[in-house]
Amino acid sequence: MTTSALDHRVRVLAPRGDRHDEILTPAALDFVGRLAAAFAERRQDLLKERRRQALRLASGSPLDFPMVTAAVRTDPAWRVAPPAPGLTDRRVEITGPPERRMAVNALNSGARVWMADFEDATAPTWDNVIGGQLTLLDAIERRIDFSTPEGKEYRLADGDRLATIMVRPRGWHLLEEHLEADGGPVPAALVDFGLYFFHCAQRQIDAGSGPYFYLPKLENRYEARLWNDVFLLAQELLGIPRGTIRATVLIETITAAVEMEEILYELREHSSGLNAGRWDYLFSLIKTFGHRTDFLLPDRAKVTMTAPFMRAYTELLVRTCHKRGAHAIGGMAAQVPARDPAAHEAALATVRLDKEREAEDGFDGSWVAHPGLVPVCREVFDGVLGERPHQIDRTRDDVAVTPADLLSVRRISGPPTAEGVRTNVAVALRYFAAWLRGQGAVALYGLMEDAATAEIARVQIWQWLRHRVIGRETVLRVLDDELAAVGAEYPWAPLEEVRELFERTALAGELPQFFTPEAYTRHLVRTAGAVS
Ligand SMILES: CC(=O)SCCNC(=O)CCNC(=O)[C@H](O)C(C)(C)COP(=O)(O)OP(=O)(O)OC[C@H]1O[C@@H](n2cnc3c(N)ncnc32)[C@H](O)[C@@H]1OP(=O)(O)O
Ligand SMILES: O=CC(=O)O
Ligand SMILES: [Mg+2]
Repeated sequence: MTTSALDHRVRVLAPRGDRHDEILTPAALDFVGRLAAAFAERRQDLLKERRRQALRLASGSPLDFPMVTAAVRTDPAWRVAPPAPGLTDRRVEITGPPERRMAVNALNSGARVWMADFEDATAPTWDNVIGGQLTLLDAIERRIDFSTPEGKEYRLADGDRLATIMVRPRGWHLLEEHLEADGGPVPAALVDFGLYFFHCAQRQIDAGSGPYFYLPKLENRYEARLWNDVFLLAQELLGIPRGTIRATVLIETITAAVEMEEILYELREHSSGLNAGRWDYLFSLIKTFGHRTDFLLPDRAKVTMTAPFMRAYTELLVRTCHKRGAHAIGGMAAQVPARDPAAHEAALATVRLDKEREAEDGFDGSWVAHPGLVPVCREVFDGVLGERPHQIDRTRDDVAVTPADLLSVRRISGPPTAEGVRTNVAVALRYFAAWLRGQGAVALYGLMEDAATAEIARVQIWQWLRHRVIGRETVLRVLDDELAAVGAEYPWAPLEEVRELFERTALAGELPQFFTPEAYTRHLVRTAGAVS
């Protein structure tokens, strides 16, 4: 790379942790600085556009497929890039934070892909961010094996049995405050993407794989275009051939759902399909239309993937992907294996049903949250795919989804139950406690909970309060009870901070767009002044 470390200086504002120097090299920081210099302003503009679009929708503008891009949708000629090495057969993908033990377990799990997650499953403490990069580097270098003090061994299997790595950087809404460029924090997406790409892209190519990504929480085609431009510059700066990167975009906002085809188009030379990120999608739907009484959703447990509006979303996703030669990847059933045998069987049965629906609807593979769920997902997709690596040739011309179908929530809308209110409060508080402690995914009451599901829990409380279907006193009483229970269960929990976070994100008059940005700045940032 022809670069001077002084050109795009990025300063580290955190004390150096163990082995951080291996990731935060001057050249890597310079690379991130170049990306930030090129794209930070565009990111700001796009965040402003998000706010404008939210206001337009809140004031009654209809949500529709964009008129101006009709030609993209009607042009039959274009296709996305062919699948890259390691990404042809994606029948089972396991997700999880890039933590060492999880990494070894995920890579060995028998899944085809491991989605190493800096977004929903990671609380972005500086140690998690840089530790996650070290985990990825060590896994790719095959120096990640370790033993626990109790003598349990973690060893990577042979290369051909390992899952392909895809990295999910944080979304555009977040900043990394431990790094400073041009006098301000660096967009977190560029930090996670940039550090991984800088250290691992060439290594992955040499190993017969490639630099592959999952892109979270996009709201429109312009954000996809921004990512595509990031990829072009990153490849150019490191001398990596154009079109080497592959990225699967999560369709997990209601505004992206009407631009699926445009998003594939913008990224077409780097695209590896779309994923149905159901939990953030539900969150986005409630957040966007939370002010409307006809969007009043009942208990989260009652909003399933067979609800007509959720089915419309997943069917449109399969149709769109296959029309353009792209993989359609299913989402996350939240059930995780349980110790109790009956609960365990029930969890497996629920996951099986979910995967069966996806495979029959045409998805080419799906996500699981736990190694114990890999076999059931594989069995279901084996049953539909057989020896074929995917079913992209199943074009689903029978699907015709309109924006009205995506918004047809009225058929299931209704008030919550007392149990639904309590569960949301209980989950949000326990998740916030874990997140503040640096853990971004937890199992609670038999379900995987992460940033996306916690967002649903708190935004539902906000929505129910806003429409007065529950009273403030009721919520405050449940809050007191559950906070006391959290204190008893987790003696380490910072109860004041947890309560404050809940009050700010679920009880405030104005709905914060995400709980993470402010909570991060208040609680996770540990800067010590410029140290490099
Ligand atoms: C909405 C979305 O975005 S979904 C995607 C983001 N969310 C995620 O990725 C969550 C992924 N899942 C997880 O993080 C975990 O499964 C949790 C936190 C839900 C539960 O984890 P645990 O409480 O450790 O589960 P459990 O005790 O059953 O784990 C058993 C073993 O499986 C391992 N394991 C569990 N989940 C995973 C995983 N996703 N990847 C790799 N290994 C895993 C554990 O490390 C443990 O290994 P060990 O026996 O070697 O110690
Ligand atoms: O990222 C996935 C989701 O469901 O949210
Ligand atoms: Mg998500």
